[in-house]
Amino acid sequence: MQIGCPTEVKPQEFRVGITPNAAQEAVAHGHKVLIQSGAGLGAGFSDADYTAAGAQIIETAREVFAEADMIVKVKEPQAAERAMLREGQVLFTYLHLAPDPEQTADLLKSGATCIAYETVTDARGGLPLLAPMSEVAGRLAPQVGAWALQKANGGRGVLMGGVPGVGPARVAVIGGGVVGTHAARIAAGMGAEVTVLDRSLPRMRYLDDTFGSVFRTRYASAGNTAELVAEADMVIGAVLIPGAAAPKLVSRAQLSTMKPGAVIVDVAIDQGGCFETSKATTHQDPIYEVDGIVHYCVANMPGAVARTSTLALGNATLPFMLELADKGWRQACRADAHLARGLNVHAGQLTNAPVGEALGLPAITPEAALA
Ligand SMILES: NC(=O)C1=CN([C@@H]2O[C@H](COP(=O)(O)OP(=O)(O)OC[C@H]3O[C@@H](n4cnc5c(N)ncnc54)[C@H](O)[C@@H]3O)[C@@H](O)[C@H]2O)C=CC1
Ligand SMILES: CC(=O)C(=O)O
Ligand SMILES: [Mg+2]
Repeated sequence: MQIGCPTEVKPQEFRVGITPNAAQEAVAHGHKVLIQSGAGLGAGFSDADYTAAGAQIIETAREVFAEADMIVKVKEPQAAERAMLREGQVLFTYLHLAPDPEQTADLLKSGATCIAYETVTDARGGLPLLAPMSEVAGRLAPQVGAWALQKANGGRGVLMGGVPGVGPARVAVIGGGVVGTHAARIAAGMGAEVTVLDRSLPRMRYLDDTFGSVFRTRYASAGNTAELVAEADMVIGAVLIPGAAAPKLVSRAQLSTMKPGAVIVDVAIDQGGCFETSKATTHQDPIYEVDGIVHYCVANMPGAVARTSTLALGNATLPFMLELADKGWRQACRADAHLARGLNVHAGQLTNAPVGEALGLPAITPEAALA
């Protein structure tokens, strides 16, 4: 199979879909790997690194899309990239379709088979291709939130750890999955007083058993959430219902209960965000203010630490990329029901029910697409 990897074109996105190590393994499996010239530079990989791994360097994205049977990327394809997809081609990348009707329409029109990293599952109920980037974004969230809390950035001028004689910042984390756990650990490590809200009692038991008094847990009832949001200097949004649009858990009216200059970091923005007032921002212009509350809503946070993120994502995607290349998408998905859950679009049909529900479009099951 010919596997193609174009340079990411989303603003300030420096990750790359295939590392030289992954290229080397794909070549050893008998595949041809086409890398757009310069695709790895932002993550610290030169064209020479890919050539040494046995990959072929191609000048333009157009040629990569034209020649490859499967495109492997990081971010959802941008409009110009979507126009280059074709019927029968496989796209393997993050898609986040639920809040994105335009992208969904273009992918349906393309006729391509689109497998989304974020809905591939594993035997333990996890999301193995989302988890590494959730670890990164979770660990970044308190760091960017602490920056936004600084006066010059519109924040209330509170230091995360306080100082002797002055108490620390209060941080509420809504959603205690991968993002939430990593965010809570780092915020607590910075000295903040942290509470994690979740609606899963087994998850809160796990957090309590594992982290003890490092941070607290509270059940995410509307009442508890309102109370903690009102008391917080920083609120981190980290909920997920896989594939679906994020539930709106904090309304605009609730902003008036918050402390002026408090900060919201809505990591769940790639699924539409869990605050009513969230709208996606970029690394170039990451924050905005609504009713005196600073919002940080960057949808590709891990792009800020592209080297770490590319290596972490590459570790997770490699075995799936090899399965898809070795067996072809249909056989690979038949052999692995967890990979089949990643199927979001095939030959003009949606194949993910939560995406269909969010967008009011019909969806068939992945099994029906595989029949
Ligand atoms: N902005 C960015 O750059 C990035 C965003 N993300 C996004 O972060 C979000 C979280 O991802 P993960 O932590 O990996 O998901 P996860 O599945 O590990 O955790 C989600 C948690 O939310 C909880 N939850 C669901 N509904 C809830 C509710 N109504 N109230 C309270 N808790 C609720 C679940 O019980 C679960 O523990 C996703 O939308 C993901 O796509 C992930 C990486 C990067
Ligand atoms: C998960 C995701 O959206 C990202 O890593 O950019
Ligand atoms: Mg995203």
